[in-house]
Amino acid sequence: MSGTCHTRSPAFSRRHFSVASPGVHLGRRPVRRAHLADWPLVDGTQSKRDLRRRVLAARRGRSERERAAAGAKIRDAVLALPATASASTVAAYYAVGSEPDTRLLVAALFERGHRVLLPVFLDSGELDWAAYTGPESLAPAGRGLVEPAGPRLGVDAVRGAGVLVCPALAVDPAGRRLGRGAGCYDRVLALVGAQALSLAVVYDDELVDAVPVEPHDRPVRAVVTPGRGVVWSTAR
Ligand SMILES: Nc1nc2c(c(=O)[nH]1)N(C=O)[C@@H](CNc1ccc(C(=O)N[C@@H](CCC(=O)O)C(=O)O)cc1)CN2
Ligand SMILES: Nc1ncnc2c1ncn2[C@@H]1O[C@H](COP(=O)(O)OP(=O)(O)OP(=O)(O)O)[C@@H](O)[C@H]1O
Repeated sequence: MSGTCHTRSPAFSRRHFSVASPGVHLGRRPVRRAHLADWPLVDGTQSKRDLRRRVLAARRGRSERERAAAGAKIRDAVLALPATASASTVAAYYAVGSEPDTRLLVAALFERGHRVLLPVFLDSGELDWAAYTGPESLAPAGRGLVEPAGPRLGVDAVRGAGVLVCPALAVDPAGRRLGRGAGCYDRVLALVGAQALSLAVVYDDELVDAVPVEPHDRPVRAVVTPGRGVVWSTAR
């Protein structure tokens, strides 16, 4: 977990990724929109900032239909995990904009009886936590976020979660994740340690060969993508 260069894992070579290369046709339909894979393969020398920009640009090209379909797949994959079934508390996030959709997952977890914690972004860069208790427990917050409006449970409340569902812009096979750049989830992952099953949710083509890392970065134990379901970290 130090340095910025990583060799590629043969087990996760590009042919395993359900992405289209430039000029490649999926079935009989030409691939039209700009895609993450239209750029050179991501490697460890690329800066986090460049990678964030590329991922966000690709996300802007995704349709509502793709997002809705992804949300259902993500929900099903996380709900089917034995670790989720046995977790009384699950910490998740409430997706906004073009993020891989976790809204169906949040609702389904709550309906199945789990205690669901969602983050509240603090100016310090830390995350506080509050419970999701149905759609009426949410309110628009700053920075385009939707957050739980109920009682704040404190930064440490996440330590009680058996499963931690993290947002990410990119993840690699060893679980190294790129976030929005505030370090929020590096802090949370450091706080929860190995006691929670940490999952990063990304679109299929955001599971890349290598994510640039810095010493403070904390890996996740698995990745969830709409097309591949749960992919366990090679470093687990
Ligand atoms: N849905 C969701 N909730 C989440 C996160 C997330 O990634 N997704 N977070 C993950 O850490 C935390 C919030 N982290 C954030 C980190 C940085 C910025 C930020 O810099 N916002 C820019 C605007 C960028 C934009 O519009 O995309 C700003 O405020 O200027 C916002 C939230 C907690 N809640
Ligand atoms: N455990 C920590 N305690 C305090 N600050 C931290 C910690 N981890 C990371 N940071 C700070 O957060 C900054 C941003 O980190 P980084 O760019 O890796 O964020 P990220 O992983 O992309 O975002 P996030 O974790 O919010 O999803 C770092 O420069 C660092 O100063």
